[in-house]
Amino acid sequence: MASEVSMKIPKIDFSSSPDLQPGADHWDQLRSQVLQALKSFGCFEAVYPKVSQETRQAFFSVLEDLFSLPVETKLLNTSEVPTFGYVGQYPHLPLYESLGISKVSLPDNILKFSNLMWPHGNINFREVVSLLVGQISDLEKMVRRMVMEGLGVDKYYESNTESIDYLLRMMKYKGPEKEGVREGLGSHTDMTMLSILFQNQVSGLQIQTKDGGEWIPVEISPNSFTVMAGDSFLAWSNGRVHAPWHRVMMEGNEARYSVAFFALPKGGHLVQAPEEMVGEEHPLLFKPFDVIKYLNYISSDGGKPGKSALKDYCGV
Ligand SMILES: O=C(O)CCC(=O)C(=O)O
Ligand SMILES: [Fe+2]
Repeated sequence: MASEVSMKIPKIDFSSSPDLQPGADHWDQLRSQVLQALKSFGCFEAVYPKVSQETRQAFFSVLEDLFSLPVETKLLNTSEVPTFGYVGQYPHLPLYESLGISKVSLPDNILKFSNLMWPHGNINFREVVSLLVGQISDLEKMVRRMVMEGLGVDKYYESNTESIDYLLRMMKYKGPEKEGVREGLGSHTDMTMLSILFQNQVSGLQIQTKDGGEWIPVEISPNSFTVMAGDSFLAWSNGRVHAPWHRVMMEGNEARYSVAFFALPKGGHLVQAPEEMVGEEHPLLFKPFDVIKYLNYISSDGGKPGKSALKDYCGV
């Protein structure tokens, strides 16, 4: 029977030191919390007020405008990987729509996207996205550096950073407007090193425990982000970091807007566990793989990634 008190994902507070540098007072303490959380849950709630409430609100209000655009306009947003562009109007996912901006750290790509969506561009959109991308990528870098340090392989941090592109995915889930709970997005793991997520006031994200026994609803505070590890970090750490299964379940009438900031290895780069991560007690789990090739393989297969898709693709 499910327990009465529902479980929570770990909560880690970065508010006293949002610009924390290695070696600073709180660094080591937070580093061990981060590593522990990503090993046992694959995710945690990060209290990170460096991104202000005003910025978040400005972003969610511009997202309402964005998703109100005609479908023909949203379809103009195409991409190298089909699911990085516009996704929506799927009969099996009737509540879900998303729009992505690849390599979002390049201001030119935000500009191109905003010119594609709005005939006269949208300076407000561009400003708020650039601000968010800067602030959230600081959090992503800090967390990834802490994990690598905690594993004793931070000498790879800089080169790993160079091998990553950031993808911004903006999502809208319609309320089902029917009795009961409906699937907004099916269960999956992310292909990222790390994913950083946040939402408007409507929740719906659920994370499965590592033993597969329970779905934990993610109820995070308005200053928080959900930080989650993906399959690339799992493979890179040779299984030390857990990449959790997660899904979105929707209820009621209200639409849910959410944002995912994905740290994703670049196309052409092979994700590979460093030699220090492999040994007698830790035999190599995955052969080196190119994430973009893998994602294209999954999309061309037309199916959803199965429980062992990455293992089938490049498992040792
Ligand atoms: O909407 C959310 O909170 C989660 C979205 C998600 O899991 C994804 O885009 O990979
Ligand atoms: Fe996801």
